[in-house]
Amino acid sequence: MRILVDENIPAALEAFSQFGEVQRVPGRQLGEPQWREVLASADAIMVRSVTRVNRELLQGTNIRYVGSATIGADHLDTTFLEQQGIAWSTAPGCNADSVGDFVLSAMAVCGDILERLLAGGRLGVIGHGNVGQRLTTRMQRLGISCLAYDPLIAQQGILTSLDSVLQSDMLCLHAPLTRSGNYPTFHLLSFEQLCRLPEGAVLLSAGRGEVVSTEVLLALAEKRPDITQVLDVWEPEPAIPLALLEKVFLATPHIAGYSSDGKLNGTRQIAQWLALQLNQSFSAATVDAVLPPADEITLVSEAPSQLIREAILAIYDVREDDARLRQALSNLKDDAERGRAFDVLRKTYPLRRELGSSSLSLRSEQADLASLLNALQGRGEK
Ligand SMILES: NC(=O)C1=CN([C@@H]2O[C@H](COP(=O)(O)OP(=O)(O)OC[C@H]3O[C@@H](n4cnc5c(N)ncnc54)[C@H](O)[C@@H]3O)[C@@H](O)[C@H]2O)C=CC1
Ligand SMILES: O=C(O)C(=O)[C@H](O)COP(=O)(O)O
Repeated sequence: MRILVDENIPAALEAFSQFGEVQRVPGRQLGEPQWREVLASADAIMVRSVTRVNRELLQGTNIRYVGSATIGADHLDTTFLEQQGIAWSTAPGCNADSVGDFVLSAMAVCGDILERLLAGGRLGVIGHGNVGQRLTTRMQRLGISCLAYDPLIAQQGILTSLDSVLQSDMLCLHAPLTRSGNYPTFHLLSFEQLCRLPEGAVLLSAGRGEVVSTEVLLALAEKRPDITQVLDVWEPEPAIPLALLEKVFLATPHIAGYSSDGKLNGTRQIAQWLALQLNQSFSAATVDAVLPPADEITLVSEAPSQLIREAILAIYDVREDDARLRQALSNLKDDAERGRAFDVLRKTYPLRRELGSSSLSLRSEQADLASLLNALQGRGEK
């Protein structure tokens, strides 16, 4: 069996050579003519979000299995795949906690939003799937009040209307990109809706860029400069709009889900899925061995908000990703060059362990701080 694997999928050889011959391929370029022959010789293809898997890509090939080491599925034409009897899978939830860490890190550096939330402010989430739910569970355990909008889930608990969620001090977008059905998310939020955010709110977008148009975000920056914008996803990618980059407080190259743990979860999940399809066994041990041990860190803060800030920034400081993106794109006026620079940052992304798998300890064993740390790391009582 011949398996093509995107070069940004870690531990590809360890995972997929258990099933056959593996060839690494550049996901963004796979639709180009020079890859036709390679595609024609393949039985399976393991992609990430940058490869559009549709009729154009697969025609004339014998590919029977399509795995995507991502949560999102908007790059897969699943209707076409199912019509053709091609088995497919994504990796649900694989990097959901990584996105949660991204949100926490942004919370730690966007002015006093962390203190505002801890003092009775509200976190709002649009899209309450794996990312949204794990995030609100962690935040509620920190004592932060949360509301979520997700029209595809029965309204109970913290689920509410879109209008109510728009009253949040920090609004996080974690909806998938959909263009059909009763609740499509393409350009879901209008300028008028976002203008309802409270004074000094934070708007964070880490689902898909197309959920809010660039035009709306630019108009919002103009009309409501008090709103802090944090963008990990863009419309379009990879040649992101410079005019918007200049307006946002934190700008990152679609890496919210790029923890090493999250990426390896993705590899493991699609390898396990392929094994099931082929009726073979799969050993995850070789994949797990790729991850180096987390650093051991002792935290010294004694106040809750300081401890939260210290813990997350010791593990992941989103400002470093923001600085790398601005530096890489500075002076690049050409779209193609900007797109390449964006992709290089993603391809060369540094090792980043998740808060939940990090080895954090407290200098003083105060019970309230210990339970706060457990909550931050998503450990202990739910
Ligand atoms: N920035 C990044 O690096 C990453 C981005 N993502 C994106 O985040 C999205 C969400 O991830 P998960 O929560 O794990 O996916 P999920 O599939 O577990 O949950 C998505 C949720 O969004 C809800 N939803 C659908 N249409 C909606 C609408 N119109 N309004 C509000 N909610 C709606 C669904 O009902 C579902 O509960 C992914 O589809 C992906 O596009 C995921 C991982 C990393
Ligand atoms: O999992 C998802 O969905 C994501 O958005 C990915 O983390 C994005 O990474 P790439 O697939 O574009 O490398």
